[in-house]
Amino acid sequence: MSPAIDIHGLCYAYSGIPVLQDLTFAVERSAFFVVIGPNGSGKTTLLKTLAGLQSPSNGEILMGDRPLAQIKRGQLSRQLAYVAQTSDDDCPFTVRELVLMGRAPYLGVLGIEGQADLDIARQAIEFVGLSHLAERPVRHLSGGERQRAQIARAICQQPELILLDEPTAALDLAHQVRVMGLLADLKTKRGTTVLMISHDINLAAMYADRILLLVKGHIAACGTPAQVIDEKILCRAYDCHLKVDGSPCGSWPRVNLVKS
Ligand SMILES: Nc1ncnc2c1ncn2[C@@H]1O[C@H](COP(=O)(O)OP(=O)(O)OP(=O)(O)O)[C@@H](O)[C@H]1O
Repeated sequence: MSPAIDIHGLCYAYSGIPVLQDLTFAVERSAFFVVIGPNGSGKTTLLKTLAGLQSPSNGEILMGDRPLAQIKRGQLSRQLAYVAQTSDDDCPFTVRELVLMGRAPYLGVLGIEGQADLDIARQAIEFVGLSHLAERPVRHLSGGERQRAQIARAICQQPELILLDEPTAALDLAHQVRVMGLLADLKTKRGTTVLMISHDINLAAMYADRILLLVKGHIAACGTPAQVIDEKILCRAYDCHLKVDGSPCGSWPRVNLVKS
C-alpha cells in the first residue's frame, strides 16, 4: 500500500528566501509521525504546505498515490484535517457548533446537517472529554480546552490524515499526556495517520513511531525515536548541551537539559 504522504524534493520559499530545501520523506499510513526542530526551522511551513494551504516552489507531494495539487479542495477536506496553532480568542461559536463545522465537507448544497452528522460531532466532543462544555462559546474556554475543541473539529471531519501544529503547547502536564493518548487512540482505533509538530522531544519519544528532525529547512534526521533522539544529533541541531538516557517509564529515550 502507498504511504499516506510521499514527499519528493520539496522546496518552499517566502519571497525568494528558501525555507524548506529538498525534503524527501514518506509518512506511512496509520503512523504517529512527529516533526521536531529548532525555532524557525520550517516546521509550520512544512505542515501548511502538506495541508495544501500553499504550493511548494519545487518538488512533489503525493497523497495516497495522487499528487496533492490535483486533489480538489472538497475532496482534500475529506482526506485531511489541519489543526493550526491558534488560540481562537474571538471564536463566537459554541464547542458543538465549532465541532460540527468539521462536517462541512460532507454536507449537500444547503449545508444542513443530518442526525448522522450530529452524532459524529457528539462522539468527537466525547472523545476529547468536552461533553460538559458543548454549549459553551469557545472564547470562554481555557487555552487547553480550546485546543481540544479544535482537535474534536478535526476528528469530526473523519480524515485519513490529521496534521497538528503543536497541539500540546497550551496544555498542562495531564492534558499533554491525555491529548497525545487521544491521538494515539485515533491511530490505533481508527487507522488515522497523525502528523504533528512538537517542541517536546520527550513527548515525541513516548508516542511517535517516527520522528523527523528539521534544521534550517533540511532533514537532519528521520527515523525511530531511538535513531533520532541521539545526544550528538540533538546537540548539533539545537546548538546546546543536553544528555540523552533511557526513560525510567518505558523503552524510549529521554532528553535531559543541561544548565548553560
Ligand atoms: N509568511 C511569511 N513570510 C516570510 N517569512 C516567513 C513567513 N512565515 C514564516 N517565515 C519564515 O520562515 C522560517 C520558518 O518559519 P516556520 O514558522 O515554518 O518555522 P517553525 O519551525 O515552525 O518555527 P517555530 O518553532 O518558531 O514555530 C522563519 O525564518 C520565518 O521567519
